[in-house]
Amino acid sequence: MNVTVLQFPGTNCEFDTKYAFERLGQNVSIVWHEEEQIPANSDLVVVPGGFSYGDYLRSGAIARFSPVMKAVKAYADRGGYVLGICNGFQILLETHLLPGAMKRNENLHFISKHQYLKVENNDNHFLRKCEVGERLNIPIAHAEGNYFIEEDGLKMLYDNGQVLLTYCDKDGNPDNPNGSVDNIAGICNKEKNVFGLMPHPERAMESILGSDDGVKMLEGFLT
Ligand SMILES: NC(=O)CC[C@H](N)C(=O)O
Repeated sequence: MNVTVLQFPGTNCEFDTKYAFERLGQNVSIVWHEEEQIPANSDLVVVPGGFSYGDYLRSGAIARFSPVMKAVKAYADRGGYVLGICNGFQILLETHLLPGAMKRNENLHFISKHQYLKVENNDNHFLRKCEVGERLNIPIAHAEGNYFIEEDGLKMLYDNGQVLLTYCDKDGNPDNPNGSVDNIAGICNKEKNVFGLMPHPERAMESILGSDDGVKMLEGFLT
């Protein structure tokens, strides 16, 4: 599988993401945001985490205008798989490839810690290796992770099975580190080929580093 990882000024998770997919035996290329094309053989485009354009205005608000995002939009419109992790999720929201918006964390602090997530839906390419109700231990690290969507949009997310991951505690009870609507940590688009989540599966690839629960998440994309 050929994985394309984007890189913007301020991205800082591109090499972790590359490492994670290479560990799973995949070919990875990093593509600078000024490129107008993505490699024609891409099987998955990952918009990685970081602080694109220093998070000025709003996280992802400037990166959405990078030339490469036009190519990503065209690729997604053709049904290509796209995964946005943390700042990547923020960029996909700003690009309107995913519905909703991100606000500052409710406590206005940057939060960096391990967080349990509950799998809400595995009827999609991303989480197909996980069980519904399964708990995953995945790090979070963000200041703008307070996911918001208005009531009608939220209903549509549920109706279409687009709510993929919610925050929970170690016993599986609802948790909410950042104020997100309905504890939402990850969603997909209606067509189920564009995915976004605030937690970092690429930082949970080895149990010696705290968790390897990210492996089965990223493995969902393997063909
Ligand atoms: N880890 C990241 O991708 C950081 C996300 C984002 N820039 C924030 O702080 O909200």
